[in-house]
Amino acid sequence: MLTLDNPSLLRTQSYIDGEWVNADSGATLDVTNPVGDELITAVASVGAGETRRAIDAANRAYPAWRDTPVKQRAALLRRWYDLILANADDLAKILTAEQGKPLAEAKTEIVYGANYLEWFAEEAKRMYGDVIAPPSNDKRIVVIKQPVGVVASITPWNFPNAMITRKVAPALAAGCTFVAKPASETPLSALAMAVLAEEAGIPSGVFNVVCGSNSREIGGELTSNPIVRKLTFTGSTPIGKLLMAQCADTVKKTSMELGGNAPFIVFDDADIDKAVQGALLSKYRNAGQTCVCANRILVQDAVYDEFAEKFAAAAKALKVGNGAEAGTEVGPMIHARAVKDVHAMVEDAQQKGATVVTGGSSGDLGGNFYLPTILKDVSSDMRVFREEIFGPIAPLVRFSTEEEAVQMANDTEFGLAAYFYARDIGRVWRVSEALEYGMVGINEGIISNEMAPFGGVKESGSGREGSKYGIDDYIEIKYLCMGGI
Ligand SMILES: NC(=O)C1=CN([C@@H]2O[C@H](COP(=O)(O)OP(=O)(O)OC[C@H]3O[C@@H](n4cnc5c(N)ncnc54)[C@H](OP(=O)(O)O)[C@@H]3O)[C@@H](O)[C@H]2O)C=CC1
Ligand SMILES: O=C(O)CCCC(=O)O
Repeated sequence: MLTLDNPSLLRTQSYIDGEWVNADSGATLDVTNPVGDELITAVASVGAGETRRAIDAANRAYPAWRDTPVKQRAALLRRWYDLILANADDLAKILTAEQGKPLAEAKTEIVYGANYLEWFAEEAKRMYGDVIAPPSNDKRIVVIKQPVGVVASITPWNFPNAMITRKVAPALAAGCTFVAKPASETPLSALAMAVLAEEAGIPSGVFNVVCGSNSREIGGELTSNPIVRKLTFTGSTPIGKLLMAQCADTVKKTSMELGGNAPFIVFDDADIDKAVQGALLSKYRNAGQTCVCANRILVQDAVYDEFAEKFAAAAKALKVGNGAEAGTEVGPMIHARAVKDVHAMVEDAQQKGATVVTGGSSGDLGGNFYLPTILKDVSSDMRVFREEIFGPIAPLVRFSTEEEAVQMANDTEFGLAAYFYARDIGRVWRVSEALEYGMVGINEGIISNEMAPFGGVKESGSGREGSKYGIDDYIEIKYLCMGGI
């Protein structure tokens, strides 16, 4: 039972053109709690027709929003931010109920997500153009920045709030209007944000939320409709590739925040206790279900045994349980399919010679829980080395030299986040430059914040979210050539 101070945050209809609407078909989608899979509520499950109406609404709202003075747009975003913070406890409860992460972690996500609104409310005022030296004296070259137009987002269940705010905040700041499609596992957090957007005074049609279980149908409309000028996606690499292909027909801009396979390297000059703490945070945050989670822990020979022992002791001490209960550090996984997938990876590793140091099962909790797991003697032919694990499994891999560590770290098609612990300043520079990743945590296991550019290289995607760069993805550059001067 979900008890909220502000029960109006719990919505079960999609939000289109400032109205709360049911599905044309009357279809609904069950939203369940990953703890025990009990039903929280059912939401309207819309399809292509309602999505088209949301896009049309965003298109109608676009000219007025684009022409709203930037200080006013910024003030509305700031008001939305204030309301999210004022309702943070309720938003965190909703998030934990539908997603499973511990309440304290959910609250951290709400604040983290809101920070993007605060940041881009400020950045909205800094969309500066340029005046460029002309090739001849009778001309002037002026560059202005304009919003791309109607933007659509498709987001995953692992960060039901922050993955939306870090897209909608720069989009609205730039003057774009927006249609959001949250993951079908976690629509309630997105709808709660729409309640607060409305209360903040964001005009009808500027922010729309369409929820539905038929993501192929909704995604088909979002990617084929020529009104949508940009798709911004966070999710798996295969779906990202599919959506990019679908966007090609109408040559939409895309931002893709896709899978990762983060190496976490512990060199022999590292502070081992700090490396253990960093690995623990990076690996077990959100039960290992983030794209920047440490995926492969590479440890140098001389410190391997010490690190493995301390890390195993710390992982065993983590309190696993219902995220709504005080003190829980690791919640359940999102659903039974996810548990089955990670367990299959553990079995694959065992069959190929790895040893389970701790965990390796759902333990006494059963259901959608999976114990924090550490695997030793991992090699590069195992699935846990090659694939994004997306679960609380930490594979330990031994290496001898710096070159070998860098080679192993880069031996993947992914390039999102990497981490390493070392003290030697020469090594810190060499390794930072050699890692083929969009983000590198150096003596740091948690790197995400709204002031920094989040994004990957290689098959981990394109575009950057957050920071001064984040608004660029929602802007068109227009060149004005002024002649006859
Ligand atoms: N980079 C990251 O942050 C994430 C990576 N992943 C990786 O992906 C794996 C699978 O997770 P999963 O949730 O299935 O990730 P997906 O990539 O399948 O889902 C992410 C979003 O895409 C939507 N989607 C799925 N298929 C389509 C489609 N054909 N057209 C349009 N939209 C679509 C989903 O909607 P719906 O939920 O309604 O199907 C959801 O909103 C994880 O185990 C993990 O490895 C997952 C989530 C985030
Ligand atoms: O896992 C993801 O989908 C990316 C978000 C993680 C973060 O913001 O740290």
